Amino acid sequence: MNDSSPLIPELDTACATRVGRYLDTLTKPPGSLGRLESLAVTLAAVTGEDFPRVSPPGVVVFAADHGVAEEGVSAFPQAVTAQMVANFAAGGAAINVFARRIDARLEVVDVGVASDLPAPGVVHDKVRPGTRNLAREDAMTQQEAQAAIAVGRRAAERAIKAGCRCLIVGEMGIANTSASTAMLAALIDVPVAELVGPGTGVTGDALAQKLAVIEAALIAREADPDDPMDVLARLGGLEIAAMVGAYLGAAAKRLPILVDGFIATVAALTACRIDPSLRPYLIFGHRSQEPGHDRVLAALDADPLLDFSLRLGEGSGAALAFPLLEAAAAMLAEMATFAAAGVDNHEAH
Ligand SMILES: O=C(O)c1ccc[n+]([C@@H]2O[C@H](COP(=O)([O-])O)[C@@H](O)[C@H]2O)c1
Ligand SMILES: Cc1cc2nc[nH]c2cc1C
Repeated sequence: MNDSSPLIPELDTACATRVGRYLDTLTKPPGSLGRLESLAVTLAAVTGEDFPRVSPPGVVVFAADHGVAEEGVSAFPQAVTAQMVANFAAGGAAINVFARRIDARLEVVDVGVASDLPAPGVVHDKVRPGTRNLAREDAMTQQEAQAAIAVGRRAAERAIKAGCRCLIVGEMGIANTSASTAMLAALIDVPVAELVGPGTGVTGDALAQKLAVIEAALIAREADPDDPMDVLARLGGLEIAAMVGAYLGAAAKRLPILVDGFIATVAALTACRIDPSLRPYLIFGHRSQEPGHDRVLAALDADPLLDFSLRLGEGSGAALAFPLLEAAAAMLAEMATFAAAGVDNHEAH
């Protein structure tokens, strides 16, 4: 971590204890709202508020390209990254739809798209136009990875300044399942074959080729598994580094963070290796179809809210899970207590 990075505060355990007790005074059998109750306690511990608010949420989508796309590891061409950024700007992507449903502030950040298309409203904070091809050389220098982390921190700060109470972090980047799979194999020391998956829809011989490319890259790059910045720079991506920065920046300001799918969770694992005090600020939105997602969730001891067979990215699964956080906060703020409602509490007998 950079010396100037703000520290992540400890959880407010006193607030969590108070909220845990208060939950048992509400008109329901104790514990009957299950994980919604645990979520409420987590939100209290993270925010330090007895009645935490999670709305409005901020959604930040980081977009960038990957040099490794030239190895034929994706079902789609690299140009789709810039085309989807234009689609985000026009409001037509899945994340636009879901962000509107939850009244989110949506920001799209170009941290490293290889080509530019007109995309009004997109924040240009480009570190470089795509990473280098990690099959041939390090994807980024340490300085580029740090610069991309700083892009993420700035985006989190803008969301906080705009009044957002929760951060949903998404990504768009053709070939980024190759980069994130390589990073994960390095970080948890698991064979690539146990992690690799279809991404946008790679199957058959093309999937075997993707596996071979990632395996060879992992050997050639010699990333130090005990140095998350080294893994990030050699094997990662600009949008993955930006996600790391956004998580760290949001947690430093006590914002609950909803983590999206496979790539977002590999970024989360990387960020937790950089600063383990981040972990309790992360709430995991969903279990992606990408096979490596289970392994990275297990490495983080994470139990995601939804299991909806998604494999889109963009922050879509996290945005779909957000209403559960809203419900947890509303349960605390709006439910009547046994005393106020005149309902007999079995504990009184
Ligand atoms: O979030 C996920 O779990 C997820 C799983 C598979 C694919 N994606 C998205 O698909 C793109 C990467 O897939 P690929 O095949 O190009 O590596 C990238 O834009 C991601 O947002 C996302
Ligand atoms: C169309 C398309 C949309 C996406 N959104 C996130 N990743 C994506 C990949 C593709 C190919």
